[in-house]
Amino acid sequence: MRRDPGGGPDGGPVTAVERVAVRTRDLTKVFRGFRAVDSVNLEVREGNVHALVGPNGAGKTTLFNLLTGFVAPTSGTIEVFDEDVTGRPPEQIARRGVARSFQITSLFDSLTSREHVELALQGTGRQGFRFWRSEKLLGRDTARVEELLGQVGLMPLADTPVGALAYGQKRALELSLALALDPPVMLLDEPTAGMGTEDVDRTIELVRRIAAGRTVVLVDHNMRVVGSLADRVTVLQQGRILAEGDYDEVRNDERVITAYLGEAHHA
Ligand SMILES: Nc1ncnc2c1ncn2[C@@H]1O[C@H](COP(=O)(O)OP(=O)(O)OP(=O)(O)O)[C@@H](O)[C@H]1O
Repeated sequence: MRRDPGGGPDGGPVTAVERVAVRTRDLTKVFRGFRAVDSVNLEVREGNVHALVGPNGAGKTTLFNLLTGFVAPTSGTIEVFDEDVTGRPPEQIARRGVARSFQITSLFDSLTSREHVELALQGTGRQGFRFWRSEKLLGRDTARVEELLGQVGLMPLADTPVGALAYGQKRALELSLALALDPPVMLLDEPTAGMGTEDVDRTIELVRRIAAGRTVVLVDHNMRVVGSLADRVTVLQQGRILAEGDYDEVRNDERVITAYLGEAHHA
């Protein structure tokens, strides 16, 4: 578990400085009588990579949608850094520092990776959409765009239309777009879904770099990914928390083995 390396306000040792980045209390979502997320009390500690795992239909995506405001809860609350954001729309939650990786379906085939990242940076509002920006500012943008593309290994393909990129490269671009927002809390929904071994390895490294200095909530079916990255794992089953702990604790939990891991190890 990572701890804040800084000292206390009086220069003395820090005692249990572990902020909670995201907390839910009795969070519940009912779809036409079906409890997709059922009384979930989740605590994601700042600086952790916190994985959500569970069999298909366990409620992971619904929980993500609740945390980002894309779905309103039926009951319960959501806090981001102790501020109640329950029922707030996605853009307000994003402003509180929670961002979600973009989906491939929202990429434009005819635009290049560079253009995507430029647009994402403009969307952060830091630069605005001013067209009279000075050469100096534009130069700074270029450096930031190239830094972001470099982080995900896409610089050699910066000026290639996205339609010509391989699947793994498109997923890497999604990550760089989310990184452009520089969010304190990043939600990654199956970043390795559909990838071959080599791309999975590269993505693990990438997520590790993304996680440095921020909180990551990760959904992934691949237990190797979860085992490599997660400080803490929450196992969901039928909308409820079945088990929680570090990867080894959860992996050795009989209920989890029965409910999930036996099925998922081949993934
Ligand atoms: N909009 C909706 N309307 C009705 N039922 C829904 C809706 N969204 C999700 N569900 C149901 O809620 C349950 C949980 O779905 P969810 O997608 O959150 O699970 P998951 O753990 O993400 O599954 P997977 O691993 O397959 O992505 C499923 O039974 C699903 O059919």
